[in-house]
Amino acid sequence: MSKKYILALDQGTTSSRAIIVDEKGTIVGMEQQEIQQIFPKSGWVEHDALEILETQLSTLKKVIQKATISNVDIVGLGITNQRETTVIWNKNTGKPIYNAIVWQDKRTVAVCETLKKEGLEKHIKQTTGLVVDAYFSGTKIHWILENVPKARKEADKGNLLFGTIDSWLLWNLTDKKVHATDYSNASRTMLFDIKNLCWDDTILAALNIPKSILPEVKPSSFHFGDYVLDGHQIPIAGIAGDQQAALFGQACFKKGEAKNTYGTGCFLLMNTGTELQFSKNGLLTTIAWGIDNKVYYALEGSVFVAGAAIQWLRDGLQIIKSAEESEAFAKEVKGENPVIVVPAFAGLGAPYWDMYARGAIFGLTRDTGKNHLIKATLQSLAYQTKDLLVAMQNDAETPLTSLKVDGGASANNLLMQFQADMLDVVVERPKITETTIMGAAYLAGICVGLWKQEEILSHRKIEQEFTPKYTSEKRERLYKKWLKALERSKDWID
Ligand SMILES: Nc1ncnc2c1ncn2[C@@H]1O[C@H](COP(=O)(O)OP(=O)(O)O)[C@@H](O)[C@H]1O
Ligand SMILES: O=P(O)(O)OC[C@H](O)CO
Repeated sequence: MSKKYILALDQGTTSSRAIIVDEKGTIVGMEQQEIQQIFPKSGWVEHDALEILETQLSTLKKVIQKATISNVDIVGLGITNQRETTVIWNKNTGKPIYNAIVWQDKRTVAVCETLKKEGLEKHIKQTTGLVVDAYFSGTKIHWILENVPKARKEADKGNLLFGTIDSWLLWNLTDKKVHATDYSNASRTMLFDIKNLCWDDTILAALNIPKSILPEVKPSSFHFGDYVLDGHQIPIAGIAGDQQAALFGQACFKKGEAKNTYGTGCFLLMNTGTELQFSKNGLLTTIAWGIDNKVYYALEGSVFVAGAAIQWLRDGLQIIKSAEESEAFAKEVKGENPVIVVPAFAGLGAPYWDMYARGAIFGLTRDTGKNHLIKATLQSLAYQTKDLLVAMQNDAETPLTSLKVDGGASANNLLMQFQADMLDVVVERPKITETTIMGAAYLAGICVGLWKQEEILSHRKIEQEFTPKYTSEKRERLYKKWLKALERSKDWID
């Protein structure tokens, strides 16, 4: 009997990836292609939606070719994606009418202020679980419709479609042009009622967004449509936003289980079960996934700049040649680091939500060198995560005893040890840190009957545990310094 495989795609902020997973949950092939970052103005971040599609299709084809498997053995396809990033395209031509506006883009700050002035903050929080911020798709859609020539007219004629990256890929991959998304992605638009599972008319009216452009919303483990490859139909059977997919991939199936992903940004998510729970401490409430006719929720802390700060050391300051190198330089600083870097390059996300904060460096003296700066930048990832965990512990009923980690920067041992020291919890790094794309593979595999959800727990293996070593006096002293620095970076630009 021939083997069965799942194909999964991860369209991330910096790259498009594709993997093939076998029945045992082993990755047997992986392809990755970087995508171009476009910065047309200060605070603006865009991607070319056609490049996203091309790189994703090319990784998909290459991974199948290299794994030397037959298309007919691929029984399902899962998609995960950078969330909130907004594409609007013309359904007749299939062409985007503007570049994709990326989640990090801050051009819609003024629209957010208007929503607040109109008194919509409370309604938005209670309906969507989110805070009013330029981060989410809603104000980005509004911007495109208001600013791209003829966009409003075309939308009124019913010619335009909106999608987060999953919907853009799904529409293009399916012959029947399926226009849909899943609950986890919809919950990041700031337009979706996460309790009643429908688009919210009040917010749509406030942002002047016609319902006709929005996708249908489905569970995350669901047969969305088929991708036809050389005559063979592959069911697209799983879709989830990347952070929720990572929560699934880390098998955080029980209430109270949490993971932190160290990628471009940093995203701490805790499964809160099937009951809606709102944060009193600046975290977001979001949909984790929809499966088996149930919707699961999560509390989320989102930090905008994490691994991106390491990229800044590499590409901006050019004081390291690769992200990996940061560890060796940081190790050269013996003892406590007097320098603190607050990488609020795009304002501050959770739990502060300050769109006006900007990056800052503190504690410089005549003998400060590049190693101090590198170590401080790495440490800023751990401090920002501590801010999230403090907020989450204050919201949650049960304290967290361990943290599951993944994402590019989780490979950094110095950072992981400092993280355990600062949090005073054990940090658990799994063998497979590709949990995001595995989450998408699992959602698809479960839908097509290849796996049962419980089986996934046995796929997960720990590679290394980092145990806290600091005294509480040291931990508190360092954290206090961080909070002092943070305060001074807030409310910086006008
Ligand atoms: N060894 C490392 N130490 C610190 N940061 C790292 C290391 N390896 C990768 N990174 C950072 O991790 C990020 C890439 O992680 P990844 O999970 O691929 O991100 P994304 O999914 O957001 O594209 C980059 O921003 C990079 O700077
Ligand atoms: O593509 P990533 O991994 O940086 O994730 C981006 C997040 O989904 C933004 O909310």
